[in-house]
Amino acid sequence: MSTLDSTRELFRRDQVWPFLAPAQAEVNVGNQMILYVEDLNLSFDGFKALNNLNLYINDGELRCLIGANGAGKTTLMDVITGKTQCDSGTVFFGQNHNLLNKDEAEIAQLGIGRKFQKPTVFEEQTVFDNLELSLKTDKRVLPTLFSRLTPTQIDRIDEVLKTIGLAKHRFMLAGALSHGQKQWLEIGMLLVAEPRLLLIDEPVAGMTAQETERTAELLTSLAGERTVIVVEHDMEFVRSIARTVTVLHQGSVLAEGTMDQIQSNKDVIEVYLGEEAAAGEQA
Ligand SMILES: Nc1ncnc2c1ncn2[C@@H]1O[C@H](COP(=O)(O)OP(=O)(O)OP(=O)(O)O)[C@@H](O)[C@H]1O
Repeated sequence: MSTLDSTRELFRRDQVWPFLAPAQAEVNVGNQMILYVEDLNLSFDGFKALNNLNLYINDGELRCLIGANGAGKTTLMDVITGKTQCDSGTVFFGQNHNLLNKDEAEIAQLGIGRKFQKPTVFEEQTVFDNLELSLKTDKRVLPTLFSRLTPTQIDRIDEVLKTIGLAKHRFMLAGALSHGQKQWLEIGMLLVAEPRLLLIDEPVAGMTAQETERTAELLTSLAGERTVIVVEHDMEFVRSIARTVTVLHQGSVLAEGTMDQIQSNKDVIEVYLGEEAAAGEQA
């Protein structure tokens, strides 16, 4: 065995020094709830982007968040993931993690993964390499330099490749994938880190009908073991995946329920018809 290989063996932390492997955070979901958002407020120059917002998400749920442009969906995701600080309120991950006193990296480390609308895969790398790069690893210089994938990590990547339907494309450059496949790869890049909660922003924008259908299957399959929150404007897609839909309006929850309940809700109809009328007047 070469010196480099022996040094690599030494740095295979999960086998040699298990205590150095990043600990999986305990999330207390004793009462079935994984995310609590209470009385959340955030103003930008006096404009209330979040206005006494309350949201409760059950562990393993697939929740869809809808709302017109400017309703506060992205701002809410930004606060949950530590990208933006709120003015007041409470955000807890399980009963034991106060997210408001954590930064973005700490929140990600707790097991909250976020996917933005635009795919940001490494186009010059293969599908497999993209997943490898996203594995939860020690970022210190020496372990990174000498680390090599362990059999467990390779199995994990293989499992994710199957889940996202890209097993046959593992050696393909990510840049050569279709738009939909890139979106799935990026979801896979979150999955290798084994998140408890996934926040996914407009996953089907720009997808073909077939890709949209496949994405619906993928997201549905991810829920249960994990919790998934999807922000989406495509109502047909929302109907195809959602059990519970939350409608945001002017920084607050306007309505919550099944898609049928939402579509027959008077307040929702008023807001959406109002938007349509305003758009019609502008046209
Ligand atoms: N950094 C900021 N500075 C000033 N205003 C902001 C900032 N971020 C968001 N806003 C405002 O807060 C409101 C909520 O925006 P947000 O992006 O959360 O809405 P959204 O529901 O995600 O809309 P969309 O569906 O268009 O993405 C909007 O009126 C937006 O202009």
